[in-house]
Amino acid sequence: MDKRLMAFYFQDAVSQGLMSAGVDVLHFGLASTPAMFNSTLTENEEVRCPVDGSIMITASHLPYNRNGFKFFTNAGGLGKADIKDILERASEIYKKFTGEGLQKSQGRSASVRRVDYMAIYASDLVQAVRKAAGNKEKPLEGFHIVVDAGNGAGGFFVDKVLKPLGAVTSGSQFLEPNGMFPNHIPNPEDKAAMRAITQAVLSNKADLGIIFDTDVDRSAAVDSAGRELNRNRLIALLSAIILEEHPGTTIVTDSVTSDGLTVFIEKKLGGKHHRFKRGYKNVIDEAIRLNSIGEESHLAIETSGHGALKENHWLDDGAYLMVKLLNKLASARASGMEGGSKVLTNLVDDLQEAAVTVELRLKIDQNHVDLKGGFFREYGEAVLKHLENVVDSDPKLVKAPVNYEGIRVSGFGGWFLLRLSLHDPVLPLNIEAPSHDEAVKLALAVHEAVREFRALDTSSLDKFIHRT
Ligand SMILES: O=P(O)(O)OC[C@H]1O[C@H](O)[C@H](O)[C@@H](O)[C@@H]1O
Repeated sequence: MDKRLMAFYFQDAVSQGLMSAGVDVLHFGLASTPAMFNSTLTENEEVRCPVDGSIMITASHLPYNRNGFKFFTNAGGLGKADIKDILERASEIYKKFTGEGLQKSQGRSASVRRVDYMAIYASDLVQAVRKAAGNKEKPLEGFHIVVDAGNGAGGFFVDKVLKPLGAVTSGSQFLEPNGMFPNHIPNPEDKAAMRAITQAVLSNKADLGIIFDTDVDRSAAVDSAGRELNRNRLIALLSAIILEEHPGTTIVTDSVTSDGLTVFIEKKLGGKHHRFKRGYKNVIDEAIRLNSIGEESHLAIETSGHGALKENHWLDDGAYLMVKLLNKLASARASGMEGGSKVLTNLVDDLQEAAVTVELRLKIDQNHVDLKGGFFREYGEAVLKHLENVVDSDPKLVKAPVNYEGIRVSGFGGWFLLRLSLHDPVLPLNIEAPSHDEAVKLALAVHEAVREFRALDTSSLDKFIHRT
């Protein structure tokens, strides 16, 4: 679990439920989501691993007053259909629940035991870096690396990973778990969070900064010059590393990645960019599917900072992504190269980046009369269909020939993507363009097409268009 306010309460409730069904329970305490999944794979009899299943209690980067569960078996995280099934069963059990039943179930014999699993998981990460550096004990000696855990579960990375590898970690911040997240939202997609780690790198004159989200399945980095290595840049960097190891492999990404990234992966690195859908589970499942039909893929990664590698059992693991960067630093040092994180920055030098990059999130008012009592998804689909028709009749706009989500369009030297959010009643709009004027032209095209949909709040779009 992470350190949200209700975490212990949920841990107790879940443990009671499991034990009453005769299931033995291990408590890992404060842990990361990837470590929970990892425990379904680790062979270690002493701590009764691999476990049959694991549950992470977290609401990830969402606000402090939310919480939730992520379920894992050795086949990966449970998806929508399984979760629905669990909820239906839970509701059936709840309906039949009686005090007498509770007493009976409490009599069943099952155990609960506290295990420091994070120590096991972290030592695997340490071993991975040592191995990549030719079995050197302290391959990061001489590097100054600062970590920002945003008061989530990622603080272990300093004491249990970086220090044993020899790195100096002074200036690391917000390592203390605090369920109120008092410093910034723990999320590498959050601008304030990225500013905080950038500042920490610059003021400590560190070689590298690392930032995690609350439960450490998302991550990003900052180089010694304060350049953010997140979003498309992080994908480009990991693609460069993975394509050195596996020439020609397919990199699966989410839908909001840039055109520049495709050019970088395909023309510069000689790989294949498969731009799929948003959602880490979607990209991971797609990479697994490609492998199963004979198309080799070693990396599935999102602009959100979620990423999984074939070599790491397709575990969605922000800490492991950072291990890949550390390996690169360590092996460069071992081969006599100086220059700190420059070895990483140099890898993405040729990535073309748009001058203007925006994401606007257009809300659908679920109570608006235009929805006629229907679902926001249907309404959102209708908006997208209409936009598609408008684009088809506009010679200045070209629909992406291959696209798996929403409407992606090129024009005015840039592109836009309008799609339905995975979870919220929102249509996120991403625009990238060579200048503000061109970005506005793309925004206007969208505005023109969607303005008759009165349940759609276009105020952020208006604001963007009328900003001078
Ligand atoms: O569709 P959106 O609202 O942008 O949210 C999409 C995001 O949802 C969750 O946070 C998932 O963990 C991410 O993998 C995904 O990228």
